[in-house]
Amino acid sequence: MKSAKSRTRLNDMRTPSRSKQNLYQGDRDPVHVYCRLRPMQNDNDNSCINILSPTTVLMVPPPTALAYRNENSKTMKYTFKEVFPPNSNQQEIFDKVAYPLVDGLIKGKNGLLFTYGVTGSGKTFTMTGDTQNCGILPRCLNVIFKTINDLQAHKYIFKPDRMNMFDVQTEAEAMLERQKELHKFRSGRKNNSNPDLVMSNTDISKVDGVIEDNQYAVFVTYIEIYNNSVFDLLEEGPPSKSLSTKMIREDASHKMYVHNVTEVEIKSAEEAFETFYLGLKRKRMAHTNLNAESSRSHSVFTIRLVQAPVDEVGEAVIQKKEFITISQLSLVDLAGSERTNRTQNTGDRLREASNINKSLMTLRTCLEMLRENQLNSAKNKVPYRESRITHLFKNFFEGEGQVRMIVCANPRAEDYDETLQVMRFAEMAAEVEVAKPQITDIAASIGLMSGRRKANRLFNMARDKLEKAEAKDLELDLGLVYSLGPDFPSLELNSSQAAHITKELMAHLEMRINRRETLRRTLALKDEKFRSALLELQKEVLELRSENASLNAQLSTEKRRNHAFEERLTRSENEVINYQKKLTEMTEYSSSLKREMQEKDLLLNQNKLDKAKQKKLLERKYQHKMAAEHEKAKEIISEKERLENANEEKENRLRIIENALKGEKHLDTGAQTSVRDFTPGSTPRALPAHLLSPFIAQSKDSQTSRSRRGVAIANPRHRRSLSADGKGWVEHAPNKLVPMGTVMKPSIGNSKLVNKLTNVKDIANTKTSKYCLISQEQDTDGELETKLYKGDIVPTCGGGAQVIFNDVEMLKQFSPTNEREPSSNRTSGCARHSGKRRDTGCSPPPTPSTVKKQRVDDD
Ligand SMILES: Nc1ncnc2c1ncn2[C@@H]1O[C@H](COP(=O)(O)OP(=O)(O)OP(=O)(O)O)[C@@H](O)[C@H]1O
Repeated sequence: MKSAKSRTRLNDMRTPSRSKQNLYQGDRDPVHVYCRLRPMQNDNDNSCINILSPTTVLMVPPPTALAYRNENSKTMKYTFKEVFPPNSNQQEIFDKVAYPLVDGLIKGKNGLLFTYGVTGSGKTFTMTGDTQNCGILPRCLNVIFKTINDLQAHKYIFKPDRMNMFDVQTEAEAMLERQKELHKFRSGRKNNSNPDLVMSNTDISKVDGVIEDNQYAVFVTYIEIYNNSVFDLLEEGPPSKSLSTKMIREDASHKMYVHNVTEVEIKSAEEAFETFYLGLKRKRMAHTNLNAESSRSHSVFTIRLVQAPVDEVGEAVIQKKEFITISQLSLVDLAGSERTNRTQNTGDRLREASNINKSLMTLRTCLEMLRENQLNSAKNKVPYRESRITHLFKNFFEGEGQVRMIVCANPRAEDYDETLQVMRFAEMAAEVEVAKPQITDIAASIGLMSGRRKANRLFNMARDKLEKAEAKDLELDLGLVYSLGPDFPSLELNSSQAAHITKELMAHLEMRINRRETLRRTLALKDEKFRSALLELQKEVLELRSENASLNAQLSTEKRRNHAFEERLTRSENEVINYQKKLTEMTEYSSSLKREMQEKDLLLNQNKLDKAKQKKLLERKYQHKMAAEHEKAKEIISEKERLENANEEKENRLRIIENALKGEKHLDTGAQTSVRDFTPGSTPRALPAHLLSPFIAQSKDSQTSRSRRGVAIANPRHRRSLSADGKGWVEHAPNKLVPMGTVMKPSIGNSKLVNKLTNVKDIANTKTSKYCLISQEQDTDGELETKLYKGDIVPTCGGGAQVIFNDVEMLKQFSPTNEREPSSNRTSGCARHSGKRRDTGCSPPPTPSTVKKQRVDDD
């Protein structure tokens, strides 16, 4: 019923007619409402919003709109803190709307920023932005971290107490927690950052007036309100895990908070984006599970800045919970408002839409009631609890911080009816006032002087410098930090305590004067010391300068020498390069020559092989030919011998006949030889000498003709009959003879074989008259050579004997298959051998082992 009533009131709302004079009094601040128009998607779309001034827009109802019929096509004017035209950029929006909130946050004030509008009007774009145009949220984070960068407390110095407050931990406790976290990170945490949102450092401005004597820490929470339930988007666990609902509770100081929400301490803007994207992932995953859309929920990203003063030394945070200041900036992307009948939603979608509309309606009602209460000083109960979103931000509306709202509007005609509702709501919201937050300077309230941190830093720097080796000789007085003492006591004089305060003040001033005197004296002393030290130092500087000059001169000579060396080195290197080139060329040339040689060797070997083959072929052919020739020659010789014999026989017969005929004439000769006594081939020794004479003549002729034919004539002395002529022989063979096994082996019948001639009687006796020395040795070709040295034994007058050598027989054996060339000697031996074969009439075939006998006359 209440909602329906408020809706009626809202619909009746018009352009503010009330004077704003009674609003915005000193300690109150209105809700600042801005309007951002998004660009039209299509050029053909009709716009229903005209910008009249930087703060005013005119809504012109299109004929298709419901309002056109109901309100007689009235144009409506709406005024805002500022209107941002469609071409305004993200930086502009941030500077005008969000920057003051960030500034307030740093200074300890709370802030709340809503984006409100019809679906698709640019709320998320304004709040988050995209990769090219980052929105308010990333810009806020960048500015916060740029401002407090050097003033951040170590992680876990401030720790959420789960009841919307913070505890201060000691450095040791914080370190322990950091180590635990390090271990947790090592066991695997995924990176969810979107680096595209990290702005370049130069684009980020800094907030002025930050309290340098405080230490700061940033904590973020990210929640979603969907179907009037609160979900923690930073809840521990895998993204696929379904989110649990959270309760909204009131803390000890009556501030609303989400109980048990995950609050993450962030140390950099990048870390904050990482956390934000982790939440965004969770949100998408949760919506997929619920089959919902992100625009159907309100999302709240809250940045809490915790600050506390450092102690009087400027070293660590004061360990007192009550000295902590917590400020909070909540960035709320509201769900898109829309009329359910236009979208014709049913089922879950209808439930979502009604929940959205209900929560937005509650927001409207709350603001309306607040406005009424403020205007009429009434005490109507504001229904914050009717919706989670109003419940959560109750404190803001009751004076806990600055509230800003950006109304996003799509100027296209189709959205007119919804946009009109948004504009009316915005107009009403702008009339609500919230109390200005009061900031107390805690440090001042506890009597701490400003500049502690800086003094501490400078003191530490000075100490570090003094601890260096070169400052060892200086006199150190690190125990004393000069100061004129505590701040002045209260100067307010009131009647009752005036005397006491004056007394106190005098004592204080006297103490200060004394202290100043002491300080002056110390200063003068130190000044004196410092001057003398300075003089010393100047002297040293002069000495060092002259030393430096001489060193510089040395350096330049060294440089010149180096230069010369470098040049030589370069030349040598060039030479080396040239030699290397030559060497390479030579190596290449030699390897090409080697290749050529190898090729030639191959050719040569090939030729040799070919020649050897040809030679073998020729030899075989030659042997065949020779064998054939031999056969032929043998046949010719035997034919010739046969013919000669036949001829001789005929001649003999003819001679016999002739002699017979002659004998008949000379009967006195008496001696008759029968023709039958003669047998062909036999020597006609039985014939009478006169009959034999022609034969002898013939024989002589025949011998002549044979010698003419080159047949060797045996020396009668050398004949075998002579060599074994039955006279007494001494056969002297010093070594054991190698059996020759040939027919030519000399055989001496009546001989005495001796191995050693030791006894003279072996030779000097009446039975022996011949001496033969047999020796066997290898010739240079390795063939067996047997020599027989023969001689006559002649008795001497003293009773001894002498041997007169008169014949040498040499027997040589060689193999015709022996590859070595036979010596010329052997060749001649062969010729004689063949002649001998003819001479003896014995023509043995060539055998592998042929025996030759050669006679050498010693005379
Ligand atoms: N000022 C703008 N300039 C350029 N593009 C914009 C602007 N405003 C919105 N857009 C674009 O319009 C589309 C819808 O915007 P967005 O998602 O921010 O709407 P929304 O109001 O958040 O919608 P919902 O309520 O459904 O979440 C986005 O693609 C966004 O990039």
